[in-house]
Amino acid sequence: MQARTLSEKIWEAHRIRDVDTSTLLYIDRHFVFEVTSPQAFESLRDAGRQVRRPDATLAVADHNIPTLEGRTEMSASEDGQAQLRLLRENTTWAGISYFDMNDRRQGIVHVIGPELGLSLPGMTIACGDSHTATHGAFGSLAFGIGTSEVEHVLATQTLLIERPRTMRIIVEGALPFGVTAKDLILTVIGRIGTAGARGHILEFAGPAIKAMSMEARMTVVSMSIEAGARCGLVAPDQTTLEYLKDREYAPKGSDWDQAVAYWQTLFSDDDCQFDRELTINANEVEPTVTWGTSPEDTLPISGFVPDPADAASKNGRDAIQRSIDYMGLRSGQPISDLKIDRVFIGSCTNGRLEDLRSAAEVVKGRHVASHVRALVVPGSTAVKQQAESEGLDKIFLDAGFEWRESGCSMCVGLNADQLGWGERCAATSNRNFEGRQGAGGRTHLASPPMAAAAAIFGHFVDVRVLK
Ligand SMILES: CC(C)[C@H](C(=O)O)[C@@H](O)C(=O)O
Ligand code: SF4
Repeated sequence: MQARTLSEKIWEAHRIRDVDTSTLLYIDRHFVFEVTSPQAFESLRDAGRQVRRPDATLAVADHNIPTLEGRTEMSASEDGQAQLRLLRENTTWAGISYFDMNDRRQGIVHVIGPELGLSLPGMTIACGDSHTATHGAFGSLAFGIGTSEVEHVLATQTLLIERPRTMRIIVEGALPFGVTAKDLILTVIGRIGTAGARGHILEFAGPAIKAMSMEARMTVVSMSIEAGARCGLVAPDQTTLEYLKDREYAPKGSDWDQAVAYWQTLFSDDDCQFDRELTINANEVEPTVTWGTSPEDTLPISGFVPDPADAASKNGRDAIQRSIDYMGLRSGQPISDLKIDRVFIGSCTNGRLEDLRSAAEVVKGRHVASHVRALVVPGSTAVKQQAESEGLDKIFLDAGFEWRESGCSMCVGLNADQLGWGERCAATSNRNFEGRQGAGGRTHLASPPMAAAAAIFGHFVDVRVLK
């Protein structure tokens, strides 16, 4: 048989038929949440249709829920309340399992899918959210879709999708001490740009990826979307199996054995062809932060705010100037000099247990700078509980951090957790667009240890000199 890439194997296994340049794919798992589903359910009902496979669909409240203790639907914003009520009503109508904000299985959809063993190798997964790619860390094809496609998946359990091209990034070497998966993916995006993987399924491979935990792989893959990729993935291996074994919804007994036998066929064949390939050396990656308003605006911690004059084109000069103005910076300023007002540790990119552990390691025995307000928002209720059982909450609280209930929170500011106008935030999330964390807010993306260190010192510091 012809050599195939991992994504081609999964694609073929789910292909119902080709329609021009697109393919109708069967979808194994569909996740829905409050923001992008109300309209989809409404038009479904208007058309007199049912949900095709409620058993393969799962709903969770995550984006706009409050994060203060004792939260209820009524404590969400007005829009939030309506969306949460609709999600509750729609899932009851359709017979879909719904994890509401106080369910023990609740969390950011891209945290709980993997955590509960709902996102498995070889699957096709869809969700009305761009960071759905995250689930690809398990060797699945996970598509972020729009609301009209949510309706299509609800109605048919299929997705009509343009056949993407394939790209592979091989990460050679090993991440140096103090450098994380977040620094790697920020460096990749800094190098290839936010359009660097546009229209491609992006596979990450190589020794540095193999050496990563599942949580670190999820960090990398979640941000493949910021490089423009249609989705991202990593071939399943022993690390994947160990993570999934005995998870609540993972297959058990002989089903597990059968699944593992199939999963072991899921890799890119030796002599397969990718449309594009790129090699990155992990040894060269440094702690990295963003300075501007696009995830490609990255700098090593030793870097300086760029000068528009150095850009090759007028568009480039204008873009840098605009970012500098919005972010309140000066060209040539050391990135480590910026005064940080707020710190956000959380999100589907960096809100997992290992992220909280690595931040707590930096925070332990230290105190948040007096002018900084810092927030930790665990990616799921299970992450929160596990962190508490390890005493991480105490480390953060003793240091002056706020310790919240799980949700998307200040990653996107759809609830009350927002930056004030002009406030500068070190955030472990994935997007630094203008106003992303609240109108006029200024976001610098960083790893959990780097964000934690920024909270302590009130400006960015190189975590490597702290340890
Ligand atoms: C609200 C939702 C549709 C959005 C997305 O699609 O990604 C959000 O999760 C984000 O990260 O910007
Ligand atoms: S944590 Fe942020 S990036 Fe992830 S799904 Fe929520 S809003 Fe989107």
